[in-house]
This record gives sequence, structure tokens and C-alpha cells, in this order.
Amino acid sequence: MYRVTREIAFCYGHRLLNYEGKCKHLHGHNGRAVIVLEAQSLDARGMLVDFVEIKQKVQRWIDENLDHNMLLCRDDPILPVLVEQGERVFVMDANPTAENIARLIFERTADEGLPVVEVILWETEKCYAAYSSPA
Ligand SMILES: Nc1nc2c(c(=O)[nH]1)N=C([C@H](O)[C@H](O)COP(=O)(O)OP(=O)(O)OP(=O)(O)O)CN2
Repeated sequence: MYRVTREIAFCYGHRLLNYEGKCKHLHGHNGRAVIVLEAQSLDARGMLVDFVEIKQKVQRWIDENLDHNMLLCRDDPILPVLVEQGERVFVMDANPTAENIARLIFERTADEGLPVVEVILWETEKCYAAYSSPA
């Protein structure tokens, strides 16, 4: 089995709903997403997937949608205020935890047709969450 990974750094703001702690307030992170692809065989070039293809498909989407953006839950009461002020937001159906951001990037990578098996989202230097293919 072969694996390739590419790391994508991006900055985002968020806050957690239904959470008692400092993360219930608006704050930001320098996050890193690690995209893990897996396959049993290689193409004629000897590659599982060209690292450049991961950049073109996944990093571009992250740059355009998540980077320097506020990731907020659809139910967040501050959402209409920010929209009214012309602020940039990315609306999530779920609470914007590291787990749910990892899943969001996983599903986007799969939608691009890449053989993704895991996405790790480093939210801080010390904490990460991962989402992998259902068994
Ligand atoms: N399982 C999860 N736990 C937490 C999440 C999360 O997404 N999933 N998110 C947060 C906060 O958003 C953020 O990550 C801050 O965490 P915290 O450890 O409190 O902050 P620091 O890394 O700055 O820790 P210090 O010890 O204050 O340096 C919380 N939990």
C-alpha cells in the first residue's frame, strides 16, 4: 500500500457553540491540514497522486474558502451581524470544531476524486483532530 501526504497551512477564525471555555469567544488559529491519500498501485510516472495535483485541487479550495475566513456554525447568532457588516464568513452545518473542519476538508478532497483516507487538522501546535474513511 502506498501513501502520500501534503500539508496545507491556513488561517481561520471561529468560535464554538454549546461550549463553556475560552473557545466560546471569537478567536483565530494558524491551522495546518494534513491530507493523506492511499492506493495499492502507482501510475506510469510512479506516483500515487502528483503532489501538485493535491495543491491544485485541495489547497486552492482551502485558499478560496477557508483561509483568512471566519468559520461559523449556521446557528451562530453572530452570523447575521457579520454578514450585514459585509464580513467574509464560511457557514458550516456543524459546530466549527477541529473535528468538523477535518471532516469538511476530507469530504471536499473526496469530492475532487482523490483517494483520501485521512485528514488531520492541527488547530494549535499541540492539538489536532483527524477524520478518516468510515470502515
Ligand atoms: N475536541 C476538541 N476540543 C477543543 C476544540 C476542538 O475543536 N475540538 N477546540 C478548542 C479551541 O477552539 C482551541 O483549540 C483552543 O484550545 P485550548 O487548548 O484551550 O487553547 P490553547 O492551545 O491556546 O491552550 P493553552 O494551554 O491556553 O496554550 C478547545 N477544545
